[in-house]
Amino acid sequence: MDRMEELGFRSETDRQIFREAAAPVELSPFGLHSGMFVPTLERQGTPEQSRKWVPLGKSFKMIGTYAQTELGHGTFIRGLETTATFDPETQEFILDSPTLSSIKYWPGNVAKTVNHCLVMAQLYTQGKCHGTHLFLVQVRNMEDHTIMPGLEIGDIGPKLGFDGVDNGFMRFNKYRIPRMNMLMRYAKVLENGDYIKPKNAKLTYGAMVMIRVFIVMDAFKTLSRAAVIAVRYSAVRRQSELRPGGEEAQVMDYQTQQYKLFPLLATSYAFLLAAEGMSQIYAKISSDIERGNLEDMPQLHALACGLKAFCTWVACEGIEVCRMSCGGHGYSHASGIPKIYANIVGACTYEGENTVMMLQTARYLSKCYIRGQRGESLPELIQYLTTDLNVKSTLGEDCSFESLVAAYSHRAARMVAVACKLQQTNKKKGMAGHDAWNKSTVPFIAATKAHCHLFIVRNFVTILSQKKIDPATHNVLSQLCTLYAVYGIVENMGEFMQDGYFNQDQVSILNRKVLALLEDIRPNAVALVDAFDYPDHLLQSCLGRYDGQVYEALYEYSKSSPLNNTDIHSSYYNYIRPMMQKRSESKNISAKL
Ligand SMILES: CCCCCCCCCCCCCCCCCCCCCCCC(=O)SCCNC(=O)CCNC(=O)[C@H](O)C(C)(C)COP(=O)(O)OP(=O)(O)OC[C@H]1O[C@@H](n2cnc3c(N)ncnc32)[C@H](O)[C@@H]1OP(=O)(O)O
Ligand SMILES: Cc1cc2nc3c(=O)[nH]c(=O)nc-3n(C[C@H](O)[C@H](O)[C@H](O)COP(=O)(O)OP(=O)(O)OC[C@H]3O[C@@H](n4cnc5c(N)ncnc54)[C@H](O)[C@@H]3O)c2cc1C
Repeated sequence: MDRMEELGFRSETDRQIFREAAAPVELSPFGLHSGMFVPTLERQGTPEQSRKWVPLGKSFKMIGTYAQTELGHGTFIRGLETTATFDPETQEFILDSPTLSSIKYWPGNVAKTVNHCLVMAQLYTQGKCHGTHLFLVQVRNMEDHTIMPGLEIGDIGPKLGFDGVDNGFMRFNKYRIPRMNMLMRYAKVLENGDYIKPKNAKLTYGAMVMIRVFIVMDAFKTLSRAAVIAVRYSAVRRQSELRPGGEEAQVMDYQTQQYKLFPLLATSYAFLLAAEGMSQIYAKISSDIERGNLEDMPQLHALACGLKAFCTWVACEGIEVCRMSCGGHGYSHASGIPKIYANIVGACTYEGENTVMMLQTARYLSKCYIRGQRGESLPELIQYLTTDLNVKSTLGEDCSFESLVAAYSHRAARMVAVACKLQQTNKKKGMAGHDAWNKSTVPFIAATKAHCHLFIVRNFVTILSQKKIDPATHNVLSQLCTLYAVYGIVENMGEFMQDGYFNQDQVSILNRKVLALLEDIRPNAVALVDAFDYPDHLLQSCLGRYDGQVYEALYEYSKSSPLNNTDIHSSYYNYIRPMMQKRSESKNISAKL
């Protein structure tokens, strides 16, 4: 913190970059403080509350986290059981964990690090429940960091990854906080206990939308780092004879290795541009919301949910492909890839479990489809839903951007229509609305993935057609964009072909094009990963080193393993030698052994 001040880092983005440089492979124990706690105080507190608490948070005089999930509920926020009951006599809220399942469970850094939490709890006043709201709660003594009386706090134990984050549990026993500790920008409780409701109940969900936007950028960061490691290693690693009797080939010269890695390289570039696009949309709509204009709130929610789920699923699958493409060394922590995977795969769950997030987007698409069928105007990003599904592809040998975007629009429009028609058919069969919805959610998930895929392809194409880029760079980026789109079609051909949108010749063109693009990209592959400019310190990888000295690095890494501190390990004296002595004393063992 002090170092950031000394270096004059003011923007959160710069501070985040500094934090990642300072702790390259472990998530900071202050990530939730900076990423959720402080921004939520800024966005959900009244001006007075923000003026009072935000400076304390930014100066780390107050260290907090976001405590919402409970043992029994994470996804279903309306089902949270922690209560905050207003006591007008004392002008306090009484926080309580009334059941075992209501114990807060998972909040990051709650176990040992933070002294405050933003707690999501069911608000009760004048005997009535008004749903979930956020409350600022001091959980540890500011003098000696002991747990405040009335609270039970602890660590939840080892996890798959996220080792730098002390995820914890927290139980309230009639714990009192001042009335003014409820974040009251949108909803209020007056001194007499009257409840003033917000313009939209979902405004209290704003912190989650913001983090989902950040996570899209995290999906890019983690996938691109794994791609840098795998591509660089594939340029160094020589294995097997590509030409009989010739020298062993760089594994990057095998078409199968190129087919594994180059689409992921293209995906990394596509996700970077999508994350930047998502951030720009978030910045605009969230500032509208802060000014009271909630019109585009549903569109932001739907896009943030969909992209967070789509990008983290694809990134995690892709990081695993990168690991496996490095053979045995990829499985070692020396490669750096297992840590990348372990720290990002949780993102498919936290900040909204991906399936549930996709279904939120699906729900929005279903409503937009109906509006489109009625001839109502639709937001620009959704207008493809009214695409004429009788049109066939005009794709030619050049696989133009226009024909590729048209293909993705057609696929998404068709799949949304299929899901919506199933939902409508279910209703016509007499199913209740919730059953008609549930019995169409599998096709809706597929349609929503197609919707997100279209957003990313169209965004990539739009940027290449709008940005001023030198011709040589534009040519290489166009190859990546075309590879991302064509590979996506080839890998999901059934969804594009189901209604005969492509003819046989066009399918052959696409299958040829994806292989041709691998050869086009091969000469620039290392330059394209170097362009991310990740320092070795950040990658923490013997395989992805800029200097390519892989075997030297692996040998030094292995020698530094703690198990090598002694030649003979204590386990020999404690277990192996006694076992062997016991065996050798046994009568039926031949002395010749
Ligand atoms: C911008 C970029 C700038 C760059 C700055 C970078 C520097 C920043 C500093 C450092 C950043 C570091 C960040 C790095 C990455 C992050 C690391 C994260 C570490 C771990 C964090 C994990 C934290 C957590 O997990 S917190 C807990 C998260 N929990 C959840 O997400 C719960 C998910 N569940 C829900 O959201 C809800 O339950 C939901 C939506 C599933 C259902 O809600 P509900 O039942 O109330 O509604 P419905 O009945 O389904 O729908 C009714 C209606 O409401 C609409 N709606 C729902 N939610 C929203 C919303 N959020 N916004 C708007 N509208 C919403 C819904 O669409 C329905 O609308 P209808 O019109 O009726 O259809
Ligand atoms: C690494 C990590 C860090 C975390 N940090 C925090 C934190 O700092 N603060 C915090 O409050 N929480 C945190 N969490 C908790 C996290 O937010 C929840 O785990 C997440 O919201 C998922 O909720 P859940 O665990 O209840 O999953 P569940 O919803 O119980 O998921 C179980 C299954 O049920 C399915 N499912 C649930 N609802 C539906 C539905 N409506 N339709 C279809 N399928 C459904 C899901 O798809 C999933 O397959 C963290 C979790 C992890 C893993």
